[in-house]
Amino acid sequence: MVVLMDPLEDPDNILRAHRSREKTYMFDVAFDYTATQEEVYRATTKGLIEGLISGYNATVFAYGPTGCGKTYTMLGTDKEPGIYVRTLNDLFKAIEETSDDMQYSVSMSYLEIYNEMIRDLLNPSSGFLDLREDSKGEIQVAGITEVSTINAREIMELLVKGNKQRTQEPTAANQTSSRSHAVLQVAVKQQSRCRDVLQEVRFARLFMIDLAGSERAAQTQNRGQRLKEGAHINRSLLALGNCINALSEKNGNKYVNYRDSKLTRLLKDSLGGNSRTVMIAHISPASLAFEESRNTLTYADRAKSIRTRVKRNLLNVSYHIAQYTSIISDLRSEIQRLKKKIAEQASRQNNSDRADIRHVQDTGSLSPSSGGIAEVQAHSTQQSRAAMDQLREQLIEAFRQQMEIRKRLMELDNTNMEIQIDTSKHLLTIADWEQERSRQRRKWQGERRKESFNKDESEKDSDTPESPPDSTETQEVAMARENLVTLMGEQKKISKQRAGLERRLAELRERARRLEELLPRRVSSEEQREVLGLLCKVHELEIENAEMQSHALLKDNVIRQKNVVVQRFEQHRQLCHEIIQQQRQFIDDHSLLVPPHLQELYEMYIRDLDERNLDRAVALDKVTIHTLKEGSLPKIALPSRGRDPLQELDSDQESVRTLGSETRQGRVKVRRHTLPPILPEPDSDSNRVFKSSPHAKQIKNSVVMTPPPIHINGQGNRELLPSALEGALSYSLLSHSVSSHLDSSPESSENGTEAPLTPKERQQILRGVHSIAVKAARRRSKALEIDALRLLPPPSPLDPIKHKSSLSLSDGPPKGLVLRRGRQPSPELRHATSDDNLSSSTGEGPAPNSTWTRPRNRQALSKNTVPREQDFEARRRKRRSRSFEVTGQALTQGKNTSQRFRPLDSTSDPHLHINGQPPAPLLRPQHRVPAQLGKTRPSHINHQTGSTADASSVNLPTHVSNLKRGAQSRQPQPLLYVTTTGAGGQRTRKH
Ligand SMILES: Nc1ncnc2c1ncn2[C@@H]1O[C@H](COP(=O)(O)OP(=O)(O)OP(=O)(O)O)[C@@H](O)[C@H]1O
Repeated sequence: MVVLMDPLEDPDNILRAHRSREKTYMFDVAFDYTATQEEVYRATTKGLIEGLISGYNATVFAYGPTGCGKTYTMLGTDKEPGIYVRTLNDLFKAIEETSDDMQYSVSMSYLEIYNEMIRDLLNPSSGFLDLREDSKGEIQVAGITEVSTINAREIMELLVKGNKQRTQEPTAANQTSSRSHAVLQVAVKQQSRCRDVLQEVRFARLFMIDLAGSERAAQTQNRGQRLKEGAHINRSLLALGNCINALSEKNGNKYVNYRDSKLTRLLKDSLGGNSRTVMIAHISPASLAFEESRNTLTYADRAKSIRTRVKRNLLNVSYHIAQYTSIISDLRSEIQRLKKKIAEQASRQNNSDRADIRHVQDTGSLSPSSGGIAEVQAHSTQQSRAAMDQLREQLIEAFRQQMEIRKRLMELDNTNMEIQIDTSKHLLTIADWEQERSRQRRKWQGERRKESFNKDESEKDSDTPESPPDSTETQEVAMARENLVTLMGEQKKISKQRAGLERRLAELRERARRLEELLPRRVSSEEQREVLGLLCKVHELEIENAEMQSHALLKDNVIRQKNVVVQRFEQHRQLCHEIIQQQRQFIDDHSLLVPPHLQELYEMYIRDLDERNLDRAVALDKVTIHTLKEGSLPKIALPSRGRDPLQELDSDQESVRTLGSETRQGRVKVRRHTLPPILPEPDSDSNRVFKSSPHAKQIKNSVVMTPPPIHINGQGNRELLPSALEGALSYSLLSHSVSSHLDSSPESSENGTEAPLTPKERQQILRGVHSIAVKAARRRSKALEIDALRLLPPPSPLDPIKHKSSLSLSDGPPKGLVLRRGRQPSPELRHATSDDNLSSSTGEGPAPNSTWTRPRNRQALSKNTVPREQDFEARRRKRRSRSFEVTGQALTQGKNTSQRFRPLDSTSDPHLHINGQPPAPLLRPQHRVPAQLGKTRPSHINHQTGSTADASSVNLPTHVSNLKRGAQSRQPQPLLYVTTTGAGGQRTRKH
């Protein structure tokens, strides 16, 4: 409430008591002189800022007479800023607070209406500006400078600059009297930062007007320009007053003439339109300004009754198509950004899930019944795929490790095989030395016995040394024993490593099996199931391929074995042919009688030869094998060494069976032998490794052997325990590297039935042949030693000196056979073909049932041997009941186990295996030492018969030549004669 008191009122003047001009006015807020700028601002303008942000127009104007403080209130001072500054500060603060959601644009213009002319205070040089009304009816100042900024400091600078441009002139009433109406217009445009097709834009204007003060000319004492200015000011204020009066009419039908002044035109919306308007009326408390104050209050009072219709200035933007393009581009970029973000999140999620799965799997909670598997199954398809990938990787890793271990196992096997081969070599060296030592002793003992026997007649001293020959081990033997110890250690170490690897392999296989069992449970999609099926199919195909390769290898192996058998049989056949021919020649030369059935058989044999059935069969076999080898079967190199003993044994067994079936000699049952461990014999000297060689044990066992079962023409079938062969076989298998080459002897290659061998293979074969010869020599030597021990004294009828080779078919050197010079005949041969044997089988003279045979060379028998011979003959006669009569082609059993197969040995390929044991070649030099193997071997081959004989024209294998050479050193015998020694005694068989 403002009470305007009349300063001229005299309480004592009763006549003017009813004519008082005091009047009371009611306003929203009234400030006295103590009010501060802040209080005025807060009470009047501050509340407009919120509406301004919301899109409501606002107007603040100061109205009042000159010098009442309008400019002070609106502009203020530096220390006490007025409404302008305070409003702008708060406005920008409000904009800043909501700038995250809304985008603001603030522009400012500052003008003055001076003498009814509009001047741009920010750009005074622009001249006077016109007011124009736009299509919406809003008044615009044409060409006004609008400065866009949201910086309050910058606006204040602009305001100060503009105020300096404002027209102020001192008057009598006010030193800083404003001679114009100053209008600061702030336009605020805002829109949401979220762009949308229906974009809402808010627009609001704030007018802050510092009106020029109404003035009285008398008061201001203005003259001239000032008076003119005052007139314009008053006119415009009058127009403003008129508008206010019109707007404040209660009926509201009064016309509002805004056009009377530019001020009212500019404030049209502010006064009666869309604006929240604050009118600050300034009055002076001075009594002198009573009239101005009364007028001001009167206008102010009228103004408060003005009602405006305020509305938000919202603009629903209807964008141009170009703007739509921009919006679409923005939206697309936003979509890409969001997609990328989703992908990154998915990747992180995958990693996290995979880590979870791995953790669950490592802790073993993936069993079907566990909660872990349920959790995994509940995951998305993507997680399932990741789990499948992980399982696949684990499977591959398990298989890779298995392959590594298998490879290492194979390497260990190879190493072990090499060790066994080296062991065999060293054993051979030791055995050779022992054999040589034994031979030396036997020789010494024989000479001693002979010397003592002849001492009665000659009474002469002998040159035989009194002591046995030196048996000190050579350096080579000692080194071989040391190497054996080392090799045994290596073998143990390898066995330990192999056991560890096998355990590891078993673990890996178990792990892979578990993973494979887990795989079907993880299959969650049809695609994975299909891939799994394809993988299984691939595995099946690989298995089939491996089986086919295995069958091919097996087939090739069988072919090779059969090929070897055929070769051996061919060699044997040639040997038989040679023997038969020579015997036939002998019969013809001596006009011997031949039994009819034998003659028939011989004719049958000749017919068979003439028809060349065997040759065709052999040729057919060659072609078949060649075709198979060149055809579908893979090319397999001959194993150089390390051949499986069992396979070798099977091969040998097959050879024997084939031979037996072909020759109708019978079948020989064999037992499978495995490679004996490289360990000292239980009964051997523990201080020395293999003190007694396996060969020695073999010979030891041979004295109690029983003959193997032999079927001769289907008559008789006797089981012979092949212990001797087993012993020999054990030894052979120990040196399997040697015997492994027996299947592919050089003779075989020379016969043309074997594929060409490489030089290396050929060299190995040559070594194998030598080794066989060594073993044969040992066997002969041992047999001789045993016989000598058994039969002497009294002198054995098997004494080599007194015996003749069964292959010596005449008194003199046989035709086609070459005497091996400088060498004692093989004891086995001598034994088997001695006259004693002949006598035992035929009696003193030709046996009644053996009229076609007749002993020869009785005159060659030493008289010293007669008593022993007779004794021997007596024993043989006792056993004649157990002997059996055979046809001419049948073979007999020998007296001695080591001689049991001498007929086969002597007439067959030295590579022929019996019971898996390769028989020794008959004419192996017994004095040979292993180091001389390489040198002695060619001599066997090159000593071809060259003397006479039909046989010389026959292209016999080397062993045949050897036989011929060996036979030349013996007295000829009229028949093929073999003796065997069974358990507990001798058996004599004759043919
Ligand atoms: N509330 C106040 N406190 C202190 N000084 C004031 C106040 N009001 C006005 N004044 C002073 O009074 C003088 C006149 O004030 P001002 O110029 O603002 O009046 P005016 O109404 O704008 O006059 P004009 O209309 O002529 O421009 C100035 O010197 C100003 O500083």
